[in-house]
Amino acid sequence: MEMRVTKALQGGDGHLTLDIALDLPPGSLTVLSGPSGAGKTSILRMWAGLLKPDAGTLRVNGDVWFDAAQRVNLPPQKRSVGLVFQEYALFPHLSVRENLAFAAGMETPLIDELLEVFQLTQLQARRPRRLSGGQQQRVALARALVRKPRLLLLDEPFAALDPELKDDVRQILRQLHQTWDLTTLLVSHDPLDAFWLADRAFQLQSGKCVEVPIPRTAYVVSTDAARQEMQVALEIQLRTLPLANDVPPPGTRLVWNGADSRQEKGSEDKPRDQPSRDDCEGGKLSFEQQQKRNDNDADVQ
Ligand SMILES: Nc1ncnc2c1ncn2[C@@H]1O[C@H](COP(=O)(O)OP(=O)(O)OP(=O)(O)O)[C@@H](O)[C@H]1O
Repeated sequence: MEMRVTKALQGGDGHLTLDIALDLPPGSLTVLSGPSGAGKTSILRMWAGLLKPDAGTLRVNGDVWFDAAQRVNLPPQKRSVGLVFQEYALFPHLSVRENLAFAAGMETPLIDELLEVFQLTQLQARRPRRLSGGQQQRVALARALVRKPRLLLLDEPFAALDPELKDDVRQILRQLHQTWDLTTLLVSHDPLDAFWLADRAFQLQSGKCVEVPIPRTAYVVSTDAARQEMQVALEIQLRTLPLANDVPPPGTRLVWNGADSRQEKGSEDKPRDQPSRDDCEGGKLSFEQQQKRNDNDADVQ
């Protein structure tokens, strides 16, 4: 999937011209970040056919979706995309199931499969206003997938969710992405999205997409009991780190939360990358100390 387009936008600070060269390899998940107003949503809208580029081409698996010179501009309904906006945009007068059925154009077994995957089976008769933000978000994702799109476009889909829910929905998305062999473009400001999900990451800088490294190292800041029981044991906080960097800025402190009494019980059953309390001074472990421990910069799965 290949985008080579230009588009003049009217930004708050004057003109902004997007000059985009962005390839999305089949089966990949690409994260796009950038400052507010940089044009991220506009890029998604151009893929979806909701915003017409001024010039250039858009090709998907050999099909031309847009070609300014040839005057080709496929309408949104002829582009196989699933789109999830920040505000979900569910049909308020339709139930969860009806939202999916409307998007599918008919009843299909896939609706039940998606309701199951997104844990919505019990909620299928409800209207959106009787759902929590997290539930509405899962409906929006399920609805975007119900036609098995070639391209999934997600505009900050986790922004309104609390951290626990984010983890759940990321997990579902990651599984679906693999099992359905989706190609996804995800707009996000959250480095954790890139860390957990991305094959590639780009930043939108002065109208151009610039590839940036994906954070590959997790930095331990605290643990909690529930995660320990799940053998995950690490609470990872990258939110304060810029996406472009794969190491924290100098002076970053990594806080080891020894408050949970379970962590006082010696270190023999701790995961290998987890620091022991012996390593910590006053409950804190500096980045440099952590780096020495993780001499291979081991990825955290
Ligand atoms: N159809 C349009 N024609 C001209 N300018 C537009 C059009 N749509 C959006 N813009 C302007 O383009 C700029 C980029 O908007 P866009 O929503 O793509 O940014 P963004 O990076 O997604 O921002 P945010 O992170 O705040 O959502 C904005 O200043 C917006 O007003």
